[in-house]
Amino acid sequence: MPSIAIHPSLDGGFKATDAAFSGGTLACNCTSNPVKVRIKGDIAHNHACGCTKCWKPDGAVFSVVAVAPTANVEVLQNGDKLAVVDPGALIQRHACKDCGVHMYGPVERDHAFKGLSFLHPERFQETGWAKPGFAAFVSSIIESGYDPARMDGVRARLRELGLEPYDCLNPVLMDVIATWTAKKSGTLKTQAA
Ligand SMILES: N[C@@H](CCC(=O)N[C@@H](CSCO)C(=O)NCC(=O)O)C(=O)O
Ligand SMILES: [Zn+2]
Ligand SMILES: [Zn+2]
Repeated sequence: MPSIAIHPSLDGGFKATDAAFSGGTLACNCTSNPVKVRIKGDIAHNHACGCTKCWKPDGAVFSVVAVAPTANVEVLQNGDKLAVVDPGALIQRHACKDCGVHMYGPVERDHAFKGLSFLHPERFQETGWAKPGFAAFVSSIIESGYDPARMDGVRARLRELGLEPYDCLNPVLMDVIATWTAKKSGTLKTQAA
């Protein structure tokens, strides 16, 4: 039986990670006048995401999405083709108006992720970026039409790929958000030891 499709960069075996990867250039799918965005330095928290808001290539059930400091993001070419998908969202996803690929999504609101931009490393023209480390918002694939009866199989396949499935973010990022919230409210007064 063929295994459940997750994402093209994962289904057929992940291309080798290069520990020295230090960024590169993201390109959209347009054959003419592609949008190009430079990411200076490495990415972090790469993960598969099942939410309805992240960009996925054709046929993919999950996106692959990571973050980089917004200060390291520079639009190099054809930035006039970019538009914000949902101005009300936390992540201001800048998509190419012609091909639909999301190029970068800064968090500008007062939030634990402020100063970070979400991006899709599969759009790097370079190889070597880190493999996704977990799967987030797994149950959300149902919101895109995935058969709820097949979720056990999806979670089993994610584990087989080394991607622990979570229905929100992973514990590391959930703790980052909760710590930020506790500090903001004054509940947490000092840096936890
Ligand atoms: N069930 C919803 C979940 C959408 C959601 O909250 N997505 C997360 C993860 S995106 C990358 O990890 C999020 O942080 N969203 C903020 C935003 O989109 O601005 C659904 O599937 O739509
Ligand atoms: Zn494009
Ligand atoms: Zn998402």
